[in-house]
Amino acid sequence: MSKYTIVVCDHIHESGLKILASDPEVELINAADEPKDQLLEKYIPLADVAITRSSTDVDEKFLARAKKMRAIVRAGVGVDNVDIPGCSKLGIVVMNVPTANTIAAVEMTMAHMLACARQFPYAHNNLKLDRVWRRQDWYGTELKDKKLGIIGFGNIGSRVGKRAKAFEMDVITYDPYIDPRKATDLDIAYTENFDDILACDIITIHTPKTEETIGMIGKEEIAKMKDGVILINCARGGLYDEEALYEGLKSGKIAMAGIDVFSKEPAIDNPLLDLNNVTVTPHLGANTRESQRNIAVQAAENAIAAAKGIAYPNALNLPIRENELPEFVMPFLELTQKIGYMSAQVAKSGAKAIKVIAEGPVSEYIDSLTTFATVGVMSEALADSINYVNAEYVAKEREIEILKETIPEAKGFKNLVTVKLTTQNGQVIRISGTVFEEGIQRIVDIDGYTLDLEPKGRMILFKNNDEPGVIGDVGRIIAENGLNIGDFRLGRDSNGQALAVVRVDGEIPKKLIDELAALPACISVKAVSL
Ligand SMILES: NC(=O)C1=CN([C@@H]2O[C@H](COP(=O)(O)OP(=O)(O)OC[C@H]3O[C@@H](n4cnc5c(N)ncnc54)[C@H](O)[C@@H]3O)[C@@H](O)[C@H]2O)C=CC1
Ligand SMILES: O=C(O)C(=O)COP(=O)(O)O
Repeated sequence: MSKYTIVVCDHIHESGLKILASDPEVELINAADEPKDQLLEKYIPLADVAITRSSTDVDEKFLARAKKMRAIVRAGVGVDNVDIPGCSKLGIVVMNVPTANTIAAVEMTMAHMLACARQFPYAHNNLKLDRVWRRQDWYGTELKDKKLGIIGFGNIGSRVGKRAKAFEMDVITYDPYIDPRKATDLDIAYTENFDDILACDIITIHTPKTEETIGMIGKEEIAKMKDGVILINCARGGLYDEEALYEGLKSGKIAMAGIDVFSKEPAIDNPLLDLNNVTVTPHLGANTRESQRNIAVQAAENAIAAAKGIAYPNALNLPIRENELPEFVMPFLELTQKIGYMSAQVAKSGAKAIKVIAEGPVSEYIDSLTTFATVGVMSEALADSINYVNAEYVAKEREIEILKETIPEAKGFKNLVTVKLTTQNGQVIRISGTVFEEGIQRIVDIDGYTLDLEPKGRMILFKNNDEPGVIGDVGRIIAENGLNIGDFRLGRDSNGQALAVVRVDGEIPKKLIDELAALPACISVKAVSL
């Protein structure tokens, strides 16, 4: 039995390693202690799935080696060092473990806040290293009644807010992407005016690192702050412009800064380390035993599920999040993929354009439907190398036009999905389907022929001039080729033509197709397998 190779790129807790090592279908390579060039050269090419932390950049160099990779599990929250579009192009699913280290990071933030307020490491060193007992040198400041500004009120920011309230601080947050009630329900003020944050006594940031948040606090913002402000960053290096931060600390404008993260890590040469008014830690926000144990277990379990293709929990670049979809949508997605696949088998020619038309409430999910249709169409030619992650990119690369139309009020069926495939040679195939209340999938129209067809199994699509005796001939030829007919559906149009869809029990030989094509009434004959 060939095994799935899971490469662990950074140190994770042994609880996760144990899970990986004990799965009989998994070959574990723990490369956490390998130099990064060795990791890339020797182990990444072998990996079906990689587990990473912030010390491994998933960049161009990494991806160039990821020849058989199908998923990356970031054992933590931040994915700013993962090239997600690059992964998507290669069909690699990117997953993170979003909440297992929340408390660790929250408590680290509080630790820095208190350490800054009381200059804790400096007083500590003065006594311990210098053996000096001068209490008059160490007047701190209290958190009580101070105004705390929180930038980013997600999992970590909101919990920092709760804890700050317990310290009787006056808390305000800036996060344009939340419902303000998330803050106000906790008796925390919400502002849309960033200057309100800059006016605080202490400021802490808890946003992801994105184009929008890099350098969110720079020279100008620091100039607007109170003299003697305290700044905390336990989120990502670079959210506070490090040069401006250095200048602010040096001049005394900023009294203290508590910094866990740096724009370049390891940060042993960072100029901030030369200052006497910073508390620094080497990116330890997530480093509690509890957090690392939980993360490692989740990362290992999710990596195994992804390697086996069972599930992709917390996937960041899949077009759907299954657990967020209403129940009725999933069968439509499956059906749309089948219709796409069927269209491509009927076409037997490269796609030029794929258009998805969704009618009824399901039209709200047009983007996901389109992805599934695209996967269906392209899997005819590309088999396993096409998936939900890279479908859009591969279509773009092949200059296939992807079109969408939504009709919120359906006329006939409650919901109807149609895939219209235009081929390079101008042929157009149009197939529609629906899902009935009981979850039953049906193809209801092929190129204008009304049918009631279960999208399953091996089928012969036989288009003919509607004349007597044809059905008998078709049945006879199929029987002569040793195949049983499981189902026979007929659609007729007003131009004297008919479409028969015959489901057969075994493989459809080419000889059978040739014999059917030779019947005088035959217009076209295609074999389809779903
Ligand atoms: N030091 C460490 O070891 C750790 C650091 N982190 C960092 O902390 C960050 C936050 O983590 P979580 O709270 O779990 O993430 P989250 O996704 O729950 O919260 C992030 C919040 O930032 C907000 N946000 C995004 N852009 C914003 C903007 N321009 N202005 C204001 N708010 C904005 C979002 O709306 C969201 O509410 C992570 O992205 C990661 O970089 C996380 C864990 C450990
Ligand atoms: O989860 C995060 O975003 C973190 O910053 C923690 O990073 P780490 O796993 O400790 O390298």
